Formats: sequence, structure tokens, C-alpha cells
Amino acid sequence: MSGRTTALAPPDGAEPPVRHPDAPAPGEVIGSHYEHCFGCGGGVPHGLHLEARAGEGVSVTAEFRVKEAHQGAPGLAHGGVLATALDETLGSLGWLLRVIAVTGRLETDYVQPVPVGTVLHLDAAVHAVHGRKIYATATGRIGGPEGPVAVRASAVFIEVKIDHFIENGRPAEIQAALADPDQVKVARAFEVNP
Ligand SMILES: CCCCCCCCCCCCCCCC(=O)SCCNC(=O)CCNC(=O)[C@H](O)C(C)(C)COP(=O)(O)OP(=O)(O)OC[C@H]1O[C@@H](n2cnc3c(N)ncnc32)[C@H](O)[C@@H]1OP(=O)(O)O
Repeated sequence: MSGRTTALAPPDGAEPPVRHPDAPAPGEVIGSHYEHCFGCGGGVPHGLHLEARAGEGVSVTAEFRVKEAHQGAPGLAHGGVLATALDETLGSLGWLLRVIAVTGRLETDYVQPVPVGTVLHLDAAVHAVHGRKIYATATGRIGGPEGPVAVRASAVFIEVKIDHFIENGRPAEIQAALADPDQVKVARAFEVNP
């Protein structure tokens, strides 16, 4: 038994993902999608500051150094923080498809405890797309990119339009984001079919 729910398995008729022609080249750093994002933003002191790089096909790699502020048990990373690292890495796959997508479902397996000070080596890939649904998995390893698996996740992301944020976000932050040319540039880069 795999332990996966059917909702995480691509349905019949799902297609392989297609890397967008304007996707960042393999090895290229994928910038933060929002300065104040807890996962990737540079403006969040206790954030994860996760920096993802484009991989081959529709895949990415990323690194996250676990800090004191990320503890759950003494000296160990909080499981929710590790889920965030997986979620953020999965979220950056949107840059390769050039779509804006949000997490619909995220299932996380915790395989080994992750001590403070550890660098978590993450990789993620999209396996299938069905309509607005994007099926992807991610893995976090310790001791190096080929080290033992500490955490892994399966996810379904759902494609949304920019209106998703404009209609649901707190007005103060939305207005500030819309007034920031760099933020608008990021949003436009994703929205290929506005
Ligand atoms: C100005 C500002 C610019 C900003 C520019 C920044 C852009 C870059 C931002 C990137 C950010 C990334 C950051 C990290 C990733 C997060 O952490 S994202 C944050 C966490 N996620 C959320 O907040 C999402 C909350 N949920 C929702 O808003 C809604 O439930 C959703 C996911 C949009 C779906 O609602 P909906 O659009 O009404 O979808 P709906 O029509 O019901 O369903 C569509 C399909 O999806 C399936 N589906 C829906 N929900 C689920 C689910 N939970 N599980 C499985 N399948 C589902 C449905 O079954 C349906 O399938 P089909 O019938 O087509 O086969």
C-alpha cells in the first residue's frame, strides 16, 4: 500500500507537464515571488529564505538552512516549518510552467528528524497536469543533495489568476504589491493568458 490518497494521484487523461519556452534555464536561480513571503522573501527575518533553482524539465532544487527560530522540539526543526519548505519548493515549480498556482492539497511524510543547523536539500518536480490541477512531489535530504531522505511530500496545486490574490488578500498588502513595479513584473511574468 502506497499510503497515497487517490486525490494525489493524477486522474485518467492527465498530461505530462510542458516546460514553458521562457522558463528559467537549468541552474538559474528562481527569484522570490514576494518580498514578504515566509518561504522565500528576503524581508522576513525569521523566514526560510529558500532559494530555488530551475532544474531540467519541470523540476527545481532548493536549499534551506534550519535555524533556531524554526525549532519544534529542542534542537529539531518544527514539522510545520519543514512542510513549509516543501510547499515553497513545490510552489516555485510554477515558474517553469509559467502559471500561478496555489497549494490545494499537501501530504507530508516525516522520515528522519532534522536538527537545527542542518541544510535541507530539496528537489521537486511536476509529474502531470489535468486542467487547472498540477500534480507534483518534493523530497528533502540531509547531508547533501544525494543524502538520506528526511521529508517528502505529494501535492496538488491549482492554477489561479492574479484575481485570486487581489480578491482575497488584505487590501493594505495588495495595494502595496500592486504599487511595486517589481511585484507587478513577477505577476505578469506568470500570467501568460490573462
Ligand atoms: C498582486 C499580487 C500578485 C501576487 C503574485 C504572486 C504569485 C505567486 C504566488 C505563489 C504562491 C505560492 C506560495 C507557496 C504555495 C502556497 O502556500 S499557496 C497558499 C495555500 N493555499 C491556498 O491558500 C489555497 C486556498 N484554496 C483556494 O483558494 C481554493 O480552494 C482553490 C485551491 C483556488 C480551488 O478553488 P476553485 O478555484 O474554486 O477550484 P474548483 O473550481 O473548486 O476546482 C478546480 C479543480 O481543482 C480541484 N481541487 C480543488 N481543490 C482541491 C484540493 N484541495 N485538492 C485537490 N484538488 C482540488 C477540483 O476538484 C477541480 O478539479 P476538476 O473538477 O477540474 O477535475
